Amino acid sequence: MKLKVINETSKLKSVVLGRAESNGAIPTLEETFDAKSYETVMNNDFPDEVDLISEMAEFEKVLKKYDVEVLRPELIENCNQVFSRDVGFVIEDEFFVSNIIPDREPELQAYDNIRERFKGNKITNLQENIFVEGGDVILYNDYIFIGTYNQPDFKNFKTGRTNIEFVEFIKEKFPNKKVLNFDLKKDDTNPYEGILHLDCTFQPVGNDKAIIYRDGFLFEKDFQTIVNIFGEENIFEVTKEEMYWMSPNVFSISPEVVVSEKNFMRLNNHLENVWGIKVEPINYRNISKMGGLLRCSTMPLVRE
Ligand SMILES: NC(=[NH2+])NCCC[C@H](N)C(=O)O
Repeated sequence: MKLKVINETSKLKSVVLGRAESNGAIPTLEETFDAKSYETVMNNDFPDEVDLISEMAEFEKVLKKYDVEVLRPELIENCNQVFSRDVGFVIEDEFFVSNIIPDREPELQAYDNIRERFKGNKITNLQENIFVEGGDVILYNDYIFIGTYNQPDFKNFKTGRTNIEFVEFIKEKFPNKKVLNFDLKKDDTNPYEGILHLDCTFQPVGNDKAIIYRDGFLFEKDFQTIVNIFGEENIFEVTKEEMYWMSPNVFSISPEVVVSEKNFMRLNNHLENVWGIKVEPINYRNISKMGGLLRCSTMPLVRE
């Protein structure tokens, strides 16, 4: 397999999809590390494994319908392995292993078999002062967008996952790309106020369009920068409530096909009827209770 990903939407050939079996015990409040999971635990609403498994099976079925090769990480007992996105990511033809939040480090071991499949490709481990998770890295051809939190209280937030050192590293590594970073609002306990990863507040779709939640950005000018890049008519702004349900976190199989959540009425309608993008709606609401959605549970390896 030859790794290749340069954007979020080109025709998908090969992808890793996380898994939900043997998800482990329901975390305590102290054990959660994102606001949505915090709220879920608080409300005694942690999803059942059977429901998570069935939602991911629905997702897999849609991917396979479009002839996408779907790989799964090896099973680690009692470990939440739903969110493949964050543990590593491909940029161009190179695989980067994330320096992920320590609570999630065990997940990394499950990728040995997959890395075996793309042996011979460039694989890069990052210096230990560089923090990044794949949910904060969004590719748009010549652009690399990075979600950061470059504020003095970075260390106080479990939801601050990507630092400015990563941005510097990427700028050096890809001198021909336009690398832009955006500080996100952080809140470890209130999912209406904090943004975990960039892909929870912004996501390109089609060839030149994007879904975005304005108030996820710490600085309004960063939201404006994105609007200027895509153009006003190519932007779909979601409300706070829609952000809360993770509607920017849909997943593109191609510029013409997006996998989305069944309940995202307003978004799905816009995608199909205004932008002419086919929507494959599935059930994914239980997954969202753990702080991620469709994009978060995938790790694309090859896009055409
Ligand atoms: N790319 C994403 N937004 N991933 C969501 C990960 C959610 C997971 N509970 C965490 O806190 O790490």
